[in-house]
Amino acid sequence: MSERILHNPQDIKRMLTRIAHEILEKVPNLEQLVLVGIKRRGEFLAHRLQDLILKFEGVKVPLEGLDITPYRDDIDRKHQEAKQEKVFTLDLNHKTVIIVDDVLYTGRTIRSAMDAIMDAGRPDAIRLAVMVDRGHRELPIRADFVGKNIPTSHKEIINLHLEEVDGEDKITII
Ligand SMILES: O=P(O)(O)OC[C@H]1O[C@H](OP(=O)(O)OP(=O)(O)O)[C@H](O)[C@@H]1O
Ligand SMILES: O=c1cc[nH]c(=O)[nH]1
Repeated sequence: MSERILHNPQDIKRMLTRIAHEILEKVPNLEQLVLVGIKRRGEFLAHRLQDLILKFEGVKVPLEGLDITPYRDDIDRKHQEAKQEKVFTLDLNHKTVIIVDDVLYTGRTIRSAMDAIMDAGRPDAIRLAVMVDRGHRELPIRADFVGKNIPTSHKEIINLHLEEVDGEDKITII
């Protein structure tokens, strides 16, 4: 199967810039804001949003990377026991937590992330920012901030490549 490029580095930069502005519009009190990036690429995207917010507002908002593995719904109990370990060092109580991820598909990753966040505290609100929403949700989850809606078939795969991980920025479909 061949891989086709849908978006280039410039597109990705524009999407992130727009999302950063939208976040600032929706959450004007930056003391309230916490970014949680889903490892791995979501964490790098969250760092880019953090840099943009710093550039626009002069405030470095707190950020934490989250590995959702112990919270997945398709792993056995032995792995689930890892849940007992503290996953967040930041205080999430009374914050507006923005989960950041690359692709939103079934919604199961985000369900796991919300479980991890709720285990760690009681935020005032949890919001979701994704670069690509490709549809096919299996849970009642939607994104508040979306880079691009890309309608797909079940058979297709969307990949967000990032310079930090993959050497270049691009969004592809296979
Ligand atoms: O909405 P969902 O159906 O949960 O799919 C979205 C998730 O799938 C991908 O992660 P994946 O588990 O493929 O791991 P990867 O990021 O290491 O590729 C992607 O990074 C999202 O986190
Ligand atoms: O197409 C998909 C589905 C889930 N996660 C991805 O990164 N791409």
